[in-house]
Amino acid sequence: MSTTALIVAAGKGERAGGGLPKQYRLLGGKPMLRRAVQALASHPAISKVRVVIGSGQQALAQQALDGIDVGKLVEGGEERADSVRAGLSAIEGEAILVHDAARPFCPPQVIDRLLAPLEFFEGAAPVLAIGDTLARASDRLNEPVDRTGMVRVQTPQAFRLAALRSAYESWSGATPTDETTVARAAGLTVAAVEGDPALEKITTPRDFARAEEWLLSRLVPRTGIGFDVHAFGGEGPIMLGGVEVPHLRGLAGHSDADVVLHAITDALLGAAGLGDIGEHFPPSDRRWAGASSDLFVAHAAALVRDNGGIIDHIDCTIICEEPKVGPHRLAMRKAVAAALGIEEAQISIKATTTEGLGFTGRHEGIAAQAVANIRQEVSR
Ligand SMILES: Nc1ccn([C@@H]2O[C@H](COP(=O)(O)OP(=O)(O)OP(=O)(O)O)[C@@H](O)[C@H]2O)c(=O)n1
Ligand SMILES: C[C@](O)(CO)[C@H](O)COP(=O)(O)O
Repeated sequence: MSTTALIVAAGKGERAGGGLPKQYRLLGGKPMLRRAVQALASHPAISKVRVVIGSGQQALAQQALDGIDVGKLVEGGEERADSVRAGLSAIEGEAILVHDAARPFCPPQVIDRLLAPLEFFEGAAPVLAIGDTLARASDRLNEPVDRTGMVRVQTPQAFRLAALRSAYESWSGATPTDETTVARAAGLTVAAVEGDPALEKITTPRDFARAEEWLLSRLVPRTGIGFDVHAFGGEGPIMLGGVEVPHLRGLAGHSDADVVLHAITDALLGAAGLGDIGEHFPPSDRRWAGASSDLFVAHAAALVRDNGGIIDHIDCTIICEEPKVGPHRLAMRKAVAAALGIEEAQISIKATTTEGLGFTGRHEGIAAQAVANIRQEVSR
């Protein structure tokens, strides 16, 4: 069954405060909307993701979704149900998962649980049992509500697309709060599958704080190493750690031949398990001839963050007899920190000679070794 995910992100996020509509605010360094989309897009059963946004949110959405294919953004409406309706008329497929952008952490197992019943049911929704006493209240507590058989209904909610569309067409009640309400009113059968606490909706500032804490608790330390060598060739100056260092001889090779940035790029990619510099920036690709290596290291840092990572520390050793590195160390720390978007205190640059031994000892080139320590979300 071809399944499209429809993410509704056209709300104003008034209860969350914070200026920006909450779906565009960062959670663990990544916009909440991007997290919600990636969680669904990465599931093998989902072939397409479409996103419904609020009027005037085009630029924010494009920025948050940079590099992710979500087709044309759909404009939503005043209420959540209006946004869902707008989305329903813009998508195709046999099955649909309607999901709140405000629920950024969807475990893949929930999607498995939702799609399985669609063979027999017209819809399925994730639910959680209620563990607290329920009561009516104004400024004081009124009568308790029997919680037997009561559940909290989360999203994503899965439906056969044609069935949900016709349910919305026949809906004549007040604004529904979710799709199961519309589906049930149209007589559709909706399976209740086990939800997940990770799917809790982010509604208030406190929810943001809790989500940040939860993300931090899921980070595990990872280490990557990088090594690079470039031979002397041609005339100087040379680029080392993003700094132009005056030298009679230049360095030959890939891009601007900055061994320091190349080693750091590889260390970051290694820590995140994302291949190496040659894979991302092949030397055979003429676009990188003479390119500034800032580009590579910044790309690696962006990939680490996009995979839910935080860069903790970089340590790099430059191995050469010439030029003298000492006078440029601080400038290199500053340049590397700026390229990675972290503090200078998180960068260490050291240098050593090989006491005249080997190719560096023979003044044939420069080598650099780097170690990157990051913390990354466990599920990746
Ligand atoms: N007109 C609307 C209202 C809400 N939503 C989306 O529906 C989801 C659940 O809504 P809610 O948490 O209530 O978000 P907001 O409406 O943005 O929040 P608030 O009520 O605090 O303004 C969110 O992903 C929200 O962006 C939508 O697409 N269109
Ligand atoms: C769709 C929903 O998230 C299911 O629990 C919920 O009904 C949305 O309610 P809201 O008032 O629009 O936040």
